[in-house]
Amino acid sequence: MEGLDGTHRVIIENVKPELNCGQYPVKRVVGEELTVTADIFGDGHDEVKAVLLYRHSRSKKWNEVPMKFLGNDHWQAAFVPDAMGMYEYTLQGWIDHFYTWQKGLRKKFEANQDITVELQIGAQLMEEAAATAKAGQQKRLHKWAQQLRSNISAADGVELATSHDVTDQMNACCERKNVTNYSKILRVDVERQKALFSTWYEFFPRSAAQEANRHGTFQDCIRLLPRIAEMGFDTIYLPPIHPIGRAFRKGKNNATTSEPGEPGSPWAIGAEEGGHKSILPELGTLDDFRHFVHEARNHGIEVALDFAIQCSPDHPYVKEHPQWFKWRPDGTVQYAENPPKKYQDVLPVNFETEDWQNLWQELKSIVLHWIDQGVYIFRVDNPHTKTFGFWEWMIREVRVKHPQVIFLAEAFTRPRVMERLGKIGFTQSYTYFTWRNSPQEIREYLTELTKTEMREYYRPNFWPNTPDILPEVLQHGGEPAHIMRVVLAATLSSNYGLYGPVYEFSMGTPYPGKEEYIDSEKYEVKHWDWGKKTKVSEVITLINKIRKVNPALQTTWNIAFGDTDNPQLLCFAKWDSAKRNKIIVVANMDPYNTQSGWVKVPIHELQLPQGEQYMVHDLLTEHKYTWQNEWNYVELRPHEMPVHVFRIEEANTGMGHNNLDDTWLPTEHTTHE
Ligand SMILES: O=P(O)(O)O[C@H]1O[C@H](CO)[C@@H](O[C@H]2O[C@H](CO)[C@@H](O)[C@H](O)[C@H]2O)[C@H](O)[C@H]1O
Repeated sequence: MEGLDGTHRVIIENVKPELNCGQYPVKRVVGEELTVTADIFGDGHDEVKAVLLYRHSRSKKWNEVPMKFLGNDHWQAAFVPDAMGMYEYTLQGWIDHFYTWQKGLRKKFEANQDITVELQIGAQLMEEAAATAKAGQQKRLHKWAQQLRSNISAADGVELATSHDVTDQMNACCERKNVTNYSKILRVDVERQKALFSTWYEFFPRSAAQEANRHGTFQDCIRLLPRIAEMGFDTIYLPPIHPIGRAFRKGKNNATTSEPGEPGSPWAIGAEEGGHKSILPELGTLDDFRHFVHEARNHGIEVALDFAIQCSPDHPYVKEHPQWFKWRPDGTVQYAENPPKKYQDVLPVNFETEDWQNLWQELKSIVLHWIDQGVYIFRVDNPHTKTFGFWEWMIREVRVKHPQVIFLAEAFTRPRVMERLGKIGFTQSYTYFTWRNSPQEIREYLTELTKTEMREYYRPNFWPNTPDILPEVLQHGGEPAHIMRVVLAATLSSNYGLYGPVYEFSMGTPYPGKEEYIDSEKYEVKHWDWGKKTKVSEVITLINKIRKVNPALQTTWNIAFGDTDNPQLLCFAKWDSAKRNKIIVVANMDPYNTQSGWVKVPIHELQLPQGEQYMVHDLLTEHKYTWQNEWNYVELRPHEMPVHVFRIEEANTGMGHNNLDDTWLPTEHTTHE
């Protein structure tokens, strides 16, 4: 019987969230509530009480939140973390003998039974509580106990014993006995708000020059900042900025050989000029880079760097640390791959090297080096081709000292692998959104991301395109598809990004038979007319403004879909935690044809009164319509505006004005209904 405690009567199980039996923390941002539920029950019929305990891992003291009984032995409580870092939470439950007694007393009284002895038991419980209570409390408890022992009438006794004063006092003073502590201390990783709400713009600094035939520099990047900031982006993501290898350098359109003067792929990191901690001389110096980061911050923008763990054969590591690569009998290293893609210009690092500890330290030092230059966001290239253990360690080590650092996992691979990367610490993750084309597919995918356990650890970042991916819908759907996809990315997910210049200016041309851009700037320096405004760029600017002033679009989690009678129409609603800001998005996912039909507004989730009218204000076109009940009619012409982004304007939400200045309206607006 050693180790047993026979007096514990409460069971705590089915605790949610609890990832992999508590092995991994769930995720929240500062100010974002964590709701914990559990089944908590005891034998017999005695009354159970339970609390949620939480604390920041820096603190010794637990905070306590009483759990609410939801019925059927199910309990719930919540807390809002107010600082970055790791929090801990756990649960406690016990039998509340005084509450059990109170309930029994009332039942017996109502059944006209004699309660004389019951009142004496109550007095005894109060006296026991008084023994450990503070002086002031003791006095009150003794007074009540005395009253219960005196000739008090049954009715008065019940009234006194079940009064709020007595209940509150006993809750405060009663020593909890035989408390069951949940067997685990669970964790929640609390990050800054940008982890949940961010707007990314990707461009190649090599193509940042204003004039043709010149390699872009960080100075050129600085000149782009006002434009990118005006478009509403808060994160600039640059593909690798390091020296590019010469051996096996890639040429135009992924050719395995290059012509003299071709710049190569920036992911072929490392040359005689240096490796992952150096800068490609054509872009400028380290000081230029720091200046760019500083100027970006002055425009409200953070710079995110690419972290790609691979080396050109010319990388200094290859000579200095040959043990970090897997050499074949012929003295070569097999080039890197992400099947079916072949990266003939780079060598993978061998994570099974016996020198793995030095390798890990060196890789961590790369991240710390860029943190020292003011970079706090990293887009991690192909994390799924490196070991999970490394990422878990590296992210933890970095974030203990720098909790503001954000890691975005660029893994397009099998679901279990992508999920694991989220669990082991990646802040945000790329997703399959890029290939979800029908309303039904979007609905199913978003349901998986937001209504399953994934919500607890996988923060999606939606990208309509990347330099590697020109999905079919964008290849053929032209401007309507580009507008529809970017508005969907920006409204479905609070984190979204796009590979900007090609999206805004030319919409790109596919490489025949592939989902890729032809003449990609991955292999060449491009010249963009950075002063150009297109309808696509104006809609991007507008949707980014809409995101900024509508809290409903600053979270991914509050979403409900509405049925439609036309399978080409997607309808969903989003709201903020206070339910003051409510958005309905209706998209025509057919970029070629006008689609119309009836859409069912999720009025229950939006808490709209049944039967009453409400005004929907299209923030993209400024048109307003009066809707009523659930089912309403829409018609969306893709060449005018393929999406409605409606804000519901009820009389007293205080959200009647969108704070947008009209100069940001797109040039064409037409009434659709
Ligand atoms: O493998 P992914 O599709 O996830 O793409 C990412 O990683 C690739 C390898 O880093 C990268 O590919 C580019 O760089 C390679 C190395 O220089 C080169 O061989 C490829 O042709 C080029 O596309 C890709 O851009 C990145 O997003």
